[in-house]
Amino acid sequence: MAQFLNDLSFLIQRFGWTDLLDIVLVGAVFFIVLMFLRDTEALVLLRGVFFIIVLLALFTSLIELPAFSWLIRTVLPALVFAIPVIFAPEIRRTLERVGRAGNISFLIRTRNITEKQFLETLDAIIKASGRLSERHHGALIVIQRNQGLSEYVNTGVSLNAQVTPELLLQIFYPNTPLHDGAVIIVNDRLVAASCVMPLSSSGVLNRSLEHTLGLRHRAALGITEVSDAVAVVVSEETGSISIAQDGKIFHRLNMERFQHTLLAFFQATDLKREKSLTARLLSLFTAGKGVDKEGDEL
Ligand SMILES: Nc1ncnc2c1ncn2[C@@H]1O[C@H](COP(=O)(O)OP(=O)(O)OP(=O)(O)O)[C@@H](O)[C@H]1O
Repeated sequence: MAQFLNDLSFLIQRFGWTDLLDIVLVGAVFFIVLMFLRDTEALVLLRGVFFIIVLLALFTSLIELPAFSWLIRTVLPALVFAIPVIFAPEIRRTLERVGRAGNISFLIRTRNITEKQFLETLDAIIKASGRLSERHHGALIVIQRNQGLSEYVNTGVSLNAQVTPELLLQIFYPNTPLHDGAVIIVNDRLVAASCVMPLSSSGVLNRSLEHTLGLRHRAALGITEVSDAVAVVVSEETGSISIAQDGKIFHRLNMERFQHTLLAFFQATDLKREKSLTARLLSLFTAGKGVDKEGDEL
């Protein structure tokens, strides 16, 4: 005990401000990495790997096992190469978020429709979603924002039609040729239907208490993880309306909340455009939360 106290006082005497800075920097790196991995399956995996490493380190330091220690020392560096492979989806999502933060297209882009036209488009989506919800007709409506979705438009059937409630109701009528997949809306045009979206790999939906969230909801979440689009989902099974944005899904919204949320997302976009670069960089570090309650985000 006396020896331990001696060692401790020795360490405290030698502790300088550079050591403090050192610890703060290492802590900050771990904090940022964990923030990005929050709500992902990778965090569970990381916890498992960390647990095994600590266990092996303790084991090999307590008992003299030269061959086994050699094996561990040799295998552990291989993890440096294994980790980027295991966490590839998370790394890709993080880099895409960074890329989106640095997206300056809004500085040069001029929306070629008026505010009124765009609000009419949102109104058509709201009306159609309400009726689809009453009829329990499944639907997935993806609204493009700054980031182009041509890669996904190409997976569907090109339409380039004016967005109206009637058109959306017709497309998502069960068993019609275009009812499967998503429609993509750019400005006030419905550019394509039957489009295939990337499925979410974040694991957010796995934590849902519901068992009704299948591929349609995963596709809605997926497109918002790889782009800044907003996705509206109407469940065929329950008729409930959800909205996904930025890798989060707001589930089981009533009509009033749905309308407010959708409009707020687009107003928020305009406000974001006026934010400073620092504020945009800071927003990078606010990852998704997960609560499964009525009208709350998952
Ligand atoms: N990758 C995808 N991109 C776009 N749409 C998809 C994709 N995968 C599935 N879908 C759509 O989802 C439908 C299947 O939905 P599923 O029942 O699995 O999902 P769900 O989230 O439970 O929705 P619902 O509550 O409407 O049943 C498919 O018929 C298809 O229209």
